[in-house]
Amino acid sequence: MPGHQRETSFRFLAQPTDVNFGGKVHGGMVMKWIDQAGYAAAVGWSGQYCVTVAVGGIQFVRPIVIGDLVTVRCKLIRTGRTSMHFGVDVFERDLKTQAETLATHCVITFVALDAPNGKPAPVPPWEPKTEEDRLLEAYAVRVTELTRQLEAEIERVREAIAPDDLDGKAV
Ligand SMILES: CCCCCCCCCCCCCCCC(=O)SCCNC(=O)CCNC(=O)[C@H](O)C(C)(C)COP(=O)(O)OP(=O)(O)OC[C@H]1O[C@@H](n2cnc3c(N)ncnc32)[C@H](O)[C@@H]1OP(=O)(O)O
Repeated sequence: MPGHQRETSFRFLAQPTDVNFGGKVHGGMVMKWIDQAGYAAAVGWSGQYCVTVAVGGIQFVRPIVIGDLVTVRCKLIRTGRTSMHFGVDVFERDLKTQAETLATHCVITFVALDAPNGKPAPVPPWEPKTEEDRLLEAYAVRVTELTRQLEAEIERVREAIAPDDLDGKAV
């Protein structure tokens, strides 16, 4: 039922096909897992098709190796009119020692659409209830602000170097 499931977790083993030459899971693979778990969380909350619109503050804190038990935990920390913001923690557990550590963290934002190629659609609102909820909501707002500042900076640099591209001096 939309508007009820605040947390979604995926759990699986890191496989040989997930790792790079150094034996560590690719950062891109971790981002794919985050995207998939976030997608499940966003569709679960909104009851609609959703697309990823931004990922902020991603940090690869610890490596994940083959055979580790991976947990991708998504927690809804803010809703806008059509957007949902999830705090995501990726944990790796060495099954031999049972020691679990945080491997990756980020905030991922999804927007619900009224159809797969449609327009942004309203989502059920989430209201913070505890002090921790309020802190997490403020954190999501701040991460979005910083992401937008980064986008503005990228746009500024792109415009500054565009004349060369237009002259055919760079590709
Ligand atoms: C039936 C078929 C089933 C298929 C089942 C297949 C399943 C298989 C497995 C799937 C596995 C995983 C899949 C993952 C999902 C993809 O990976 S989707 C692919 C990657 N994402 C995309 O292609 C999205 C591209 N972006 C867009 O199309 C447009 O930017 C969007 C998302 C439609 C938004 O358009 P827009 O014109 O910016 O709309 P606008 O009304 O201005 O903003 C909408 C909301 O976005 C927010 N927003 C916009 N930019 C940002 C930003 N940078 N930061 C934060 N918020 C932002 C706005 O603040 C606004 O929020 P609210 O204030 O309404 O809450």
